[in-house]
Amino acid sequence: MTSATQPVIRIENLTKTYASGVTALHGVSLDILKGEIIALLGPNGAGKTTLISIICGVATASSGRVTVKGHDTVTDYRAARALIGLVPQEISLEPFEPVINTVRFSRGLFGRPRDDARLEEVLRALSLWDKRHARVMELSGGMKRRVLIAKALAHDPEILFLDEPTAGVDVELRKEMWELVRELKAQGTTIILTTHYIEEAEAMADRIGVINRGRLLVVEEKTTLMRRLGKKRMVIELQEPLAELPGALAPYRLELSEDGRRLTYHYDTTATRTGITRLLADLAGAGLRVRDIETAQSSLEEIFVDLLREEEARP
Ligand SMILES: Nc1ncnc2c1ncn2[C@@H]1O[C@H](COP(=O)(O)OP(=O)(O)OP(=O)(O)O)[C@@H](O)[C@H]1O
Repeated sequence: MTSATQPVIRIENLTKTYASGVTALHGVSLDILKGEIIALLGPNGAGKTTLISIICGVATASSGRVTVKGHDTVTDYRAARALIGLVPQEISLEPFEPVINTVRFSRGLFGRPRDDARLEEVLRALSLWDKRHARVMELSGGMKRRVLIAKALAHDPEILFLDEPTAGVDVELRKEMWELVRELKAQGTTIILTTHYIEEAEAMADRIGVINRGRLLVVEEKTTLMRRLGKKRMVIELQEPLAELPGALAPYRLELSEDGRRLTYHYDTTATRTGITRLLADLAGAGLRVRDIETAQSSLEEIFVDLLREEEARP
């Protein structure tokens, strides 16, 4: 195995049941490769934060194991944690501290020697250098987020976790964050981020993992998954209700609504042929008259549902 494909993090069969009885993770296994950006995509409550928290040693697993460059996150916690920077979802900062102190303190927490030149580099990269003497409470929300990133990077981790890095952040700052993440990747940092936004995963990730209800449904190269996300549906409203689908239309796998007035056709926007032209011709051929046509991108939710169905249908 070359170093480019070696897993830096190995997650094996991780399960988490909280004291409340909620099972947030059901046997999650995943290898994270050196230098990649992997996005964990999933709806609220899917288990993303729980997964990150366990890898970073903030929460404990009920069963399973995580190693970071071979260091077990429980039995060899300090060595594993030293390799990781974590940017949490919640902004949790000391309001009265000047920016530079809070970042310096984070480095010290990991037992790294004081290095003001490195600190300056990190703060400059995050456009925080001018604000280094400002107290955290005086900063805007976007600036506070950058301080969180600076703190996570202060001990020069090889791996960076970003939990919903751009939730509630304006478009401009979101783009800046993406740029920053790309630069970190270029420097060799492995990056794991969670997000609700397909756009964010699309802009940044090499691979995408989809999590739903504590299960990792799929992990794929972005381009492969995006092909799936590229699915669209076309809803055809008919002039007259239809009792059942004519046999000639069977190949299109149309869904007929209960009232018989709407047909739904799913197609792949990235395919060379969508089949729409032929479908419309065949509808006319079958004597069906169309009142209206509407197309829509399948939503993330629908994709999750599709993935779940596939999962359940698997032997
Ligand atoms: N400390 C906790 N105690 C009990 N249940 C918890 C705790 N933290 C999370 N959960 C539950 O575990 C499940 C997974 O939550 P988690 O925060 O990991 O999801 P998430 O994918 O990060 O969601 P979001 O996108 O909303 O942050 C949810 O049902 C949540 O209510």
